[in-house]
Amino acid sequence: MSTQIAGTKVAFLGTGNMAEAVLAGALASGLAPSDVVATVRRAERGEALADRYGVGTTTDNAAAVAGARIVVVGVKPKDVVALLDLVGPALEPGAVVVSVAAGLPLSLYAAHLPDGQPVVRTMPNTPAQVGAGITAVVAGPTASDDDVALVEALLAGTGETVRITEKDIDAFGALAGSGPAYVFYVVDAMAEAGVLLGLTRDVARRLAVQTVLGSGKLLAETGEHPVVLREKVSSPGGTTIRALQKLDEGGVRAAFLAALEAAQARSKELAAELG
Ligand SMILES: NC(=O)C1=CN([C@@H]2O[C@H](COP(=O)(O)OP(=O)(O)OC[C@H]3O[C@@H](n4cnc5c(N)ncnc54)[C@H](OP(=O)(O)O)[C@@H]3O)[C@@H](O)[C@H]2O)C=CC1
Ligand SMILES: O=C(O)[C@@H]1CCC=N1
Repeated sequence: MSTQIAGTKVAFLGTGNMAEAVLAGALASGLAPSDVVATVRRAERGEALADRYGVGTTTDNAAAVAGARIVVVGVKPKDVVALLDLVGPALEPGAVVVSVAAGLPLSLYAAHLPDGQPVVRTMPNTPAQVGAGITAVVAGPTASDDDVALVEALLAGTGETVRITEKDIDAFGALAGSGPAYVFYVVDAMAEAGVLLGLTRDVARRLAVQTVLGSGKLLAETGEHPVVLREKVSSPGGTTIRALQKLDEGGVRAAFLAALEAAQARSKELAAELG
């Protein structure tokens, strides 16, 4: 039988955008709100999370990890080391520490946690909030198969998971971790173009959102290559090919290649700054 998350005690330390998205997905896959403690820095954020999900909240990170089988570290990379130093002595010996941070290697976690503490490094993305995310999972050297399976069970309601090796995680983050931002950027640009053509803002945004949603669904459900689907839209001598010509002239494809390289390079810088 596959590992279930129900009945597992989970602490989310630093429950911001990404940790909230993972929390929402985990609750959808059977994690009980009463088994969750989410830590925050500001009381009003804690109240909002308690209202929205019915989970326990606190500003006390060390208290939050007591009894937790899984501890998700959701703070920004620059805040991770101080948090690990703080909570390390309070962790249950077998508790799995889950990293979501861009850049930071497993070795940094090992250096700031008790010897042998299991760590699983992940790279989620925010569509996790609606069960349509994709998360990379890297098993740390002291994480058992059961630990990794439990983390995958935590993530089951957030969408897909993919086991990868640590050498690929910066590339994964550049494509899928940051990827929703590129899509939102494109949606915004398409909507703005619709306004330029005279559509109302509401209609333009609705058209852009549904077009991206429908195109993603078409890709996923047909399994067809994006080039094939693009060609099916682009009639010879028609309207679409004129538009695509402008995107090529604007260097959009080259800009995507450079953008992902920049995101990957920034992940490596974060590791160097904090390691
Ligand atoms: N956002 C994304 O799409 C993705 C993010 N990530 C990773 O997720 C991590 C978090 O990013 P993101 O969610 O965007 O950032 P956020 O700033 O939204 O989340 C961090 C949260 O941690 C809180 N916090 C900071 N210090 C403490 C503390 N000592 N105790 C309790 N809470 C604390 C912050 O509170 P306050 O708001 O008061 O400062 C904030 O709510 C990063 O490591 C990032 O690399 C990974 C993949 C995708
Ligand atoms: O921008 C960031 O650093 C984080 C990591 C991936 C997505 N957001």
